[in-house]
Amino acid sequence: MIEMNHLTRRYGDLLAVDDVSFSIGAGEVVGLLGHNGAGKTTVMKMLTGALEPTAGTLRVGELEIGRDTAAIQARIGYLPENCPVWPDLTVIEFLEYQAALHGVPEAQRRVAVATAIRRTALKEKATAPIQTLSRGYRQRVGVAQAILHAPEIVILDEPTNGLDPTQILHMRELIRELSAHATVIVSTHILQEVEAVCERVVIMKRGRKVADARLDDLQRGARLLVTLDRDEASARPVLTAVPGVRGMRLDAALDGRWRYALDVPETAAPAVSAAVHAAGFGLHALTPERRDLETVFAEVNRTETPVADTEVRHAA
Ligand SMILES: Nc1ncnc2c1ncn2[C@@H]1O[C@H](COP(=O)(O)OP(=O)(O)OP(=O)(O)O)[C@@H](O)[C@H]1O
Repeated sequence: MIEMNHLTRRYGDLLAVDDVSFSIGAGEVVGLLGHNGAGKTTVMKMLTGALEPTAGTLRVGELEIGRDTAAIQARIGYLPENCPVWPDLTVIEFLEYQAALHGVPEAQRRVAVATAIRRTALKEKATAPIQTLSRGYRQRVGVAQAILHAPEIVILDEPTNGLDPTQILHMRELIRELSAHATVIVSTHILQEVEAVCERVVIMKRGRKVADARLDDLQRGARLLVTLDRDEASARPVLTAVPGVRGMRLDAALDGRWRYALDVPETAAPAVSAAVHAAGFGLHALTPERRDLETVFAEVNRTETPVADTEVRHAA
């Protein structure tokens, strides 16, 4: 549905986005992750037509940025970082004004505003001036303005920025709700955000794409964790003899049980289990290692070359 090819953007001498290519399928929820200054906002601005690429192409379905920018903008809802809202207007007034800007026909504006208010759970604040709202509610108003024209693609730039923990949970719920109806792209530097709402993550570093993978694949470690009732001296000869095991280390000693991390793909689990059984050991657990996103992110930021790129491709 969305296809970026060799997208590049310079600000003078600064290469803010450097030859980035990836595609996003309809209905996906993708996290665009990177440290401050990685180039996330610049990518989003190019996608929304607010900024021209220096090089490369950006397509949404059959439309192309540049040639069809207005038509693409009609299909996209955008919550910018620090979304501008008019403090003197009430929520309804602001949304009616935004609906007009989005080109929603006058006869449909009331329904469009009411629907956006319902979906963002803003009903109790609908007639309140925006300046009286908490930051969490203001962010919801920002999301409401982004979905007024029922866009197929919703882009949220740092949607939980400055929210308290309760407001963050509400925003995550809202993002999940949005994802039932639209393709959602969330830009953030907060790892928990991606883990909470996204199924796929694209990681950027200094303008380049350094990882693009399903969250599940990215978090799957290359190790098997096996918990036995034997200490390392007994376990080592048995475990390292399993075909494919390249190494092992004691991961944790737990009250009469020992957990070992084996350098072997999870497909070796039946062979490990059989070897443990044949040796007469007690097997308490056998699970693939799961890396948290923090570990993956740290790894990506240590290396210059991409650590994970499953090249998730979709038909435009
Ligand atoms: N209008 C501009 N003029 C010059 N440089 C810019 C401009 N906008 C962004 N930059 C620079 O481009 C690089 C990428 O910025 P961008 O805002 O896209 O990153 P980001 O990943 O969204 O960061 P953040 O999370 O801080 O918003 C940064 O080095 C930034 O300073």
